Amino acid sequence: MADERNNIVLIGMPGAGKSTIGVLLAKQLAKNFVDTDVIIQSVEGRTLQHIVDHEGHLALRAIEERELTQLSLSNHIIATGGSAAYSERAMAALRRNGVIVYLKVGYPTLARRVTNLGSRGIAKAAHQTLADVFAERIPLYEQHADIVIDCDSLNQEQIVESICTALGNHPHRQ
Ligand SMILES: Nc1ncnc2c1ncn2[C@@H]1O[C@H](COP(=O)(O)OP(=O)(O)O)[C@@H](O)[C@H]1O
Ligand SMILES: O=C(O)C1=C[C@@H](OP(=O)(O)O)[C@@H](O)[C@H](O)C1
Ligand SMILES: [Mg+2]
Repeated sequence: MADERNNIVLIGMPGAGKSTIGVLLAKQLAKNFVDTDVIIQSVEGRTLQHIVDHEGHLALRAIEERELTQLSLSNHIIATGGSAAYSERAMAALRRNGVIVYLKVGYPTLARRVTNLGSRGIAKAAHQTLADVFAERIPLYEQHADIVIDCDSLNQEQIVESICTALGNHPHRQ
């Protein structure tokens, strides 16, 4: 049976480029775009960092899981937050109508980009470093990905092009 999933779901570490690439990809493919961080903040009426500070990182993950499993979207590019991959339920829901694309970026690049670890709203325990989070999550992103894009040496336009090429070779219908 043909694979007719028509959303494209971007996953990967904070700083990988999901939000930035997502909107460019939406323009390229004439699809809609949502950033699930923006949905969460809008529903909650507060920032992600506020949720982490007042209720803890596990509360943010629970809210994220709730919002991701409730999404009902068609023909969208969906930029997720870096912590989406912790939830099997959320990833299964996203996969129902979406091809999962992992924007893979190495640790040195991420360390250069993510300089505001304490204020960016990352869903991690207070003692965890970026390196700890990286080590914990890489297997999850690899596990959930339908397509992996190696982004390290590519600019944004090249990443969009690589995703489009990979989607063209993937057995789903856009
Ligand atoms: N291919 C790229 N090359 C260089 N910088 C990039 C690239 N993609 C994204 N960035 C930059 O990295 C930062 C994080 O991007 P963002 O889209 O917010 O990532 P995410 O949503 O995955 O956390 C932004 O400053 C963005 O401009
Ligand atoms: O990696 C994380 O734990 C998170 C990353 C953020 O999004 P980006 O991945 O877009 O930075 C945001 O979803 C949330 O604060 C949790
Ligand atoms: Mg983002």
